Amino acid sequence: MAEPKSSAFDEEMMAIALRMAERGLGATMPNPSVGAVIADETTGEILARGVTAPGGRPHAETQAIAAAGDRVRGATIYVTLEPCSHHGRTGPCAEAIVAAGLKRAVVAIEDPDPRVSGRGLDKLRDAGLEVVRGVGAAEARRITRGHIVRITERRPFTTVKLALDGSGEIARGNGVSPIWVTAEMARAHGMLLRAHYDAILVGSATVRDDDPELTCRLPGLIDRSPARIILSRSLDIPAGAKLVRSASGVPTWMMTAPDSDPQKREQLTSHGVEIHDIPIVGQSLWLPAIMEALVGRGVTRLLVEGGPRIWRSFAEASLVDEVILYMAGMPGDDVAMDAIERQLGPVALSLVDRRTMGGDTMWRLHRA
Ligand SMILES: NC(=O)C1=CN([C@@H]2O[C@H](COP(=O)(O)OP(=O)(O)OC[C@H]3O[C@@H](n4cnc5c(N)ncnc54)[C@H](OP(=O)(O)O)[C@@H]3O)[C@@H](O)[C@H]2O)C=CC1
Ligand SMILES: Nc1c(N[C@@H]2O[C@H](COP(=O)(O)O)[C@@H](O)[C@H]2O)[nH]c(=O)[nH]c1=O
Ligand SMILES: [Zn+2]
Repeated sequence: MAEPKSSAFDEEMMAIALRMAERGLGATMPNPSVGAVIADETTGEILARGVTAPGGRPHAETQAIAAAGDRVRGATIYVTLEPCSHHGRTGPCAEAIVAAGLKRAVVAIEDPDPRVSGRGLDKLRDAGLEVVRGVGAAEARRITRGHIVRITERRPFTTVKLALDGSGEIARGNGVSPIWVTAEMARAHGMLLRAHYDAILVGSATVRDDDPELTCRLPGLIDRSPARIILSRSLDIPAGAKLVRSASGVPTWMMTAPDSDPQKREQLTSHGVEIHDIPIVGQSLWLPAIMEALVGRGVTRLLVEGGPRIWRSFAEASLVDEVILYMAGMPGDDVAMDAIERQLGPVALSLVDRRTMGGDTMWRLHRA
């Protein structure tokens, strides 16, 4: 049977659901951020909206249904990801949609989670709803990428962020703080970026040189700070490092060798740092094991802030999905691409965005 058609109104409603899902990125791990809109197609009225709650529950659909009240009967629901069909901590959304009396469901993409994977749509069709798939699919795939790669590749979606001076180099931190190469606007943008990730990762040398906080210190966004991950075989990290001292407030995970100093481990644990043992392969902590540990903790989106040794390791392991480069001044694209290649080594990337930020420039590139 041919699939029912979508309309321009469907596209418009799905665009709203997608924007809502995007705003929730970084707040819903281990779940994807999903947006839902319930609308009356005959009047063109939006009856309710919902987005996955912080922490991943309740789901978008059940919240939208509750908010729509009695008018939900006979209406259409727009969802960025196939409604779930499995019994988790709450009942399946597909059943809630049927029970609420919705007549039509427009869904952007199917959920690759093997517990769902088409069964949510089947439940809706079996109950007599008209189901339309594929509206806004490309954008939904982009927004849901973290969930998709976590399920299908057992790793988080990974963005490498670099801040370089006008000649494409880093400035090494002085042991107390970073040396800023970009100005206020680009730095604020970089901090906002953190809010959309579940976790942020740095190497031990960055902790020693920069003593970073790695939080989202923008007005109203401190609670959106991601978990912080440090890679250090030997735990050669100053006991007074800000990341360690603040570990009871913001989750902080140390990836280290199984035989690292027991006393140092004890000290870190007493501050609230969570220790993960990672095998050593070729002198370094083995990135696939780190990916597995992150997947186990529910991480769907990872921001790799550095430094250069870490960037290069991720590139060599083909773990870079996206690069965000901030560079001082307004150099051309060719200068930016050369700088990325010098820092990361050869990576196949395609340019998706370039923006001027005050006196600096930002580029966004995706895995080609
Ligand atoms: N401009 C920018 O965007 C940024 C600049 N920086 C700057 O970069 C400098 C630090 O960079 P860099 O010296 O390259 O060091 P990194 O910060 O990249 O840390 C590298 C260290 O991490 C540990 N490590 C463990 N496993 C791995 C692995 N699989 N791959 C790579 N490293 C691993 C190793 O130390 P161990 O022996 O402990 O395991 C290694 O020496 C700082 O001075 C900082 O100021 C930092 C971040 C961003
Ligand atoms: N130097 C540099 C950046 N450096 C990054 O910021 C980290 C410090 O973060 P925080 O302690 O939270 O302020 C530092 O360790 C490194 O990852 N970022 C930028 O946008 N522009 C810059 O010029
Ligand atoms: Zn659900």
